[in-house]
Amino acid sequence: MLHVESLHAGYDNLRVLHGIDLDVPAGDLLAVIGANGAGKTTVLRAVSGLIRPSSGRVTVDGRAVTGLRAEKVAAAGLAHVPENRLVFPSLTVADNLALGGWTRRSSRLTDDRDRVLDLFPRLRSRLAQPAGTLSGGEQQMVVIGRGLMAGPKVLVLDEPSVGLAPRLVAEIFAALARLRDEAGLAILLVEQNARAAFRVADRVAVMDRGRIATKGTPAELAGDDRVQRAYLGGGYSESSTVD
Ligand SMILES: Nc1ncnc2c1ncn2[C@@H]1O[C@H](COP(=O)(O)OP(=O)(O)OP(=O)(O)O)[C@@H](O)[C@H]1O
Repeated sequence: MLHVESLHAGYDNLRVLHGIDLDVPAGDLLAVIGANGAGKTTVLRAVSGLIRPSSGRVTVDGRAVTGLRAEKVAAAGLAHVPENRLVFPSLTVADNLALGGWTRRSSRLTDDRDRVLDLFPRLRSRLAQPAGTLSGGEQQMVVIGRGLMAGPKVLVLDEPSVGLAPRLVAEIFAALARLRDEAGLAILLVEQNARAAFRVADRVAVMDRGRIATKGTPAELAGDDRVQRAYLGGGYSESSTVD
């Protein structure tokens, strides 16, 4: 569903990505982890059209979107949830969600919103509340919900867990698992919280200085001593429950 091949990108004279290859089929969640500055956010920006790749290829549902502007990539079926959790603070939760569906036929909006509220039930009682008064976790739910209102096939998220309590991280990641399993979305998740990412991901890619250093299933990578030490703090196993 999302296919990225030999992607090179950067900023002005700074070359950040040196040939990234990723594939995310429908109904699959790929987590990208890596040190600060490895280029994780840059991958998402280059995929979603916020920056223009210098070379490589990106397709969404078989359509080439390489180098297209973000609106065009969104129209091809990709929703990007950036890391800064930006809601429109003075607009209500309902209006924030509606803005995500502005390109959709109005007859679908009610159904789309119901699906978002089913996924994040705590937003239901807060529909009339200004989004700026929500907790950080609730704002993250609004931003993800806004992305979903466009009816995407591919969802890319940049560090949705930052600054959230473990219980909220679990709630948000459970919602991502449902979107993958029930709606069949292809999900590309950039995460600092490697332990949480390992628990939800089907596959994990580890980035290092603009390249994919290694990738595999969480079980495979958890068996790699370097990955355990650098990203999982040691002692991680699939049955670990503590963040
Ligand atoms: N707008 C920008 N202009 C110039 N350089 C940038 C810009 N954004 C990021 N960079 C640089 O690109 C490199 C990769 O940054 P990026 O944000 O992709 O890394 P990251 O892996 O997401 O890091 P983090 O985990 O800290 O968010 C860094 O060296 C960063 O300083």
